[in-house]
Amino acid sequence: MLFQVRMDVEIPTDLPEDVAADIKAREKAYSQELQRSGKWRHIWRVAGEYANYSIFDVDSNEELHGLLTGLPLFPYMRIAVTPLCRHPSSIRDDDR
Ligand SMILES: O=C(O)CC1=CCC(=O)O1
Repeated sequence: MLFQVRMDVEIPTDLPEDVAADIKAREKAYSQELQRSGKWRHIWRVAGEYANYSIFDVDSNEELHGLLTGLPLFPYMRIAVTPLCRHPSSIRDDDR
C-alpha cells in the first residue's frame, strides 16, 4: 500500500540546541534505515520550507501509523497522509 506523507517540522525555539541536534540525528538514522528496507520509498524536501513529501510502501494503515509515530521528530511534526493507488496510465511496474 502506497501513501504520500507530508511532514511539517516545528521544533520549539526554546528546545536546547544539543537536544534538537540529537533528535535530528536519530531522525536521519531512522529514516535512512526505513529507506534501505524499502518501506520509505522517497523523500523530497519542500523547497523553502522545513517540510518534506515522502512516499511510504507499507502493508497496512497500522504499519504506517507505527512507523510515523516512531519518528524521533514525531512530537514536533504536523503530518498529513494521502492514500495512493495505481494510475491506469502508469508505465511503472512498481506503482501498486
Ligand atoms: O527534515 C525533515 O523533513 C524531517 C525528516 C524526516 C526524515 C528525516 O531524515 O528528516
